[in-house]
Amino acid sequence: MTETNISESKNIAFVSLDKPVEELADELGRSFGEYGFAVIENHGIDQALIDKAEAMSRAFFDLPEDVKRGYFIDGGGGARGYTPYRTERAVGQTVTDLKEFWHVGRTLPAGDPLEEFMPANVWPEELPEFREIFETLYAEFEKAGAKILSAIALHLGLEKNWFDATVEDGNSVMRLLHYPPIENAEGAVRAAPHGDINTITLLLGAEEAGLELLSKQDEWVPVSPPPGALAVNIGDMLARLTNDKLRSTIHRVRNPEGEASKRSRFSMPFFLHFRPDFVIETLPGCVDEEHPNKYEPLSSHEFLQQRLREINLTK
Ligand SMILES: O=C(O)CCC(=O)C(=O)O
Ligand SMILES: [Fe+2]
Repeated sequence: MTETNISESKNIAFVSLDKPVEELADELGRSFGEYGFAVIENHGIDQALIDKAEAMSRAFFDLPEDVKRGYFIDGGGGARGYTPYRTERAVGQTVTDLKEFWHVGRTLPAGDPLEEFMPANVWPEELPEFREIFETLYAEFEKAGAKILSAIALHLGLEKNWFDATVEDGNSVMRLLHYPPIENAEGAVRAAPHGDINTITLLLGAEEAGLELLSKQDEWVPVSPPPGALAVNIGDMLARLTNDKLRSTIHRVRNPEGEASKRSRFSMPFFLHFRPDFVIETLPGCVDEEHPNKYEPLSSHEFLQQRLREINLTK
């Protein structure tokens, strides 16, 4: 693998989501096919809300260690609440990542049959506004995600609203991430190379340098959205559905050097998921002689369980 190649990052799509999706579909599709990533601005998520969410995330991670650990759910697979520093380990890695995080899931009405797949949220009682801010942001991420998926649908030759039913009441998770200043890394990195498990990921906060994708040419390419823009990438579930026509690209967060290593980095990915009972079955339009079908049908829930076992979050 060679080191970063800045010129190549110019080919990652940079689009404005306030345009009609028909105009975005092929540019996004090209970028997702080649890089698995795109940068999206004017995504409709209010900057004032993003600012509040970022402030709230900082306030949470500033709480004393024992208070944060009080929100760790033992045996909960990291699905909700707090996951301590150095818990998650990427597939195939021997060391854990230099990060701590908090997960917010879908708030379901009491008695909803999907409760079996989606544990209830927990909320930090020290921060009374936390719940409202993140429930609002969750809904806004879903709206932006739906629009991106409709562009993807058009690119794949599907009806514009094809994905709507597949993600309705999906098991999506918003992750508040904190990478503390670097101390005693000893071979560990902020986020070791990995592919995301879900359908698509919408990431806020990547303007603080460090996120890199692994290109088809095996080069690490920085993904550098401007402040407030989203870095969006394809996850394994959508790659599987499309027989890898859309790439779930390996990416990482590298450790900073110099002054930046003394600073925390914060980011907020929204892992948009299919419904747990959606069966991921290769789209016929993504199979031909050159691209024989690689995948068996599998429910999104079963796929998720397999992958969580691999990353040390569930047994
Ligand atoms: O923090 C970032 O920029 C990326 C995080 C990431 O890739 C992940 O949590 O899956
Ligand atoms: Fe990721």
